[in-house]
Amino acid sequence: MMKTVALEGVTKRYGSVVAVRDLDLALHAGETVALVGHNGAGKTTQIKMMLGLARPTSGSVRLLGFDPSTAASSIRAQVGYLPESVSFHLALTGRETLGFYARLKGLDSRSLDPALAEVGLIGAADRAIGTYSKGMRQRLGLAQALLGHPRVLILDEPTSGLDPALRREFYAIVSARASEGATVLLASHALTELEGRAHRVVILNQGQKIADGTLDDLRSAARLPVSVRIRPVGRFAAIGWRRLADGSFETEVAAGGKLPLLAWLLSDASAIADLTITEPTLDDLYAHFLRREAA
Ligand SMILES: Nc1ncnc2c1ncn2[C@@H]1O[C@H](COP(=O)(O)OP(=O)(O)OP(=O)(O)O)[C@@H](O)[C@H]1O
Repeated sequence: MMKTVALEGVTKRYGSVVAVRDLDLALHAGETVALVGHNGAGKTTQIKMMLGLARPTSGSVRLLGFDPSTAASSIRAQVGYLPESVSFHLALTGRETLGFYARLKGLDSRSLDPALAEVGLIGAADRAIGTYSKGMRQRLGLAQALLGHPRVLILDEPTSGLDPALRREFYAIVSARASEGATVLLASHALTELEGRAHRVVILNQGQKIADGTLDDLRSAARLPVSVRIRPVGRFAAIGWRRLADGSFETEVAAGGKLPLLAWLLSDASAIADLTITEPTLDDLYAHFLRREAA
């Protein structure tokens, strides 16, 4: 996979505050990476360095092989960026606003309709943004980031304030771009919705990377227990199982004990009406890595 963004040994200080500390991170074409961390963990600082809006105090940042703070505008135009809070001029229409961004990127007005159509705003393109709902404004923000088919898409808290249907649409658009080969970086606090949507998860804490891998990688590194729930056909009595209000039973088993437990349960499958296995969620993993760091 081709590397599109690379940070090597990057530290960024603001006076005595170390916002990012000795960070190595590589992003590749076609990959969707979730960047997660508490408020103040260093996500925005990292994004600013990728965009060339801030320079590292030490270390190197490369965007498509160039230093983003000095690269030609044609290189910087290869990045689409949706900031955490987008504000537009309310008296301008969606099309006028997008036209402004297109000119900044050196694109002509033929790029507007495809971007408006991609986010479902063609019908409202000639209305003033002051009449748009929050979801429509967010979609316009996304259209602005998608303009010109950038090779890298950086989206900061992109779905905050969107309803579940709009979130699904949003991720469908972004995932189509990743399938076409774009690198997608999603900075977010909304961990649950990133499951199954990001190929890789990077967890930041106090400016440092404390985990980086697929959800499966993080699960095997964390070795958190798996929860197993069964609904027995008749009577069920076994040590270490909790009886729940609905008559089902639940237990936690260490990651390595899951298959032996299932083999034991299924040795008499007729005694079980239903079985559910719940793997640790991204929320659980995030909490685990932060606890481990604090310890
Ligand atoms: N321009 C600046 N001057 C001084 N300190 C700064 C500046 N920008 C960021 N910081 C500090 O650097 C640290 C990292 O901030 P950053 O905004 O990168 O975190 P974040 O993970 O994006 O947080 P959030 O989720 O709240 O947006 C914080 O302690 C912040 O106060």
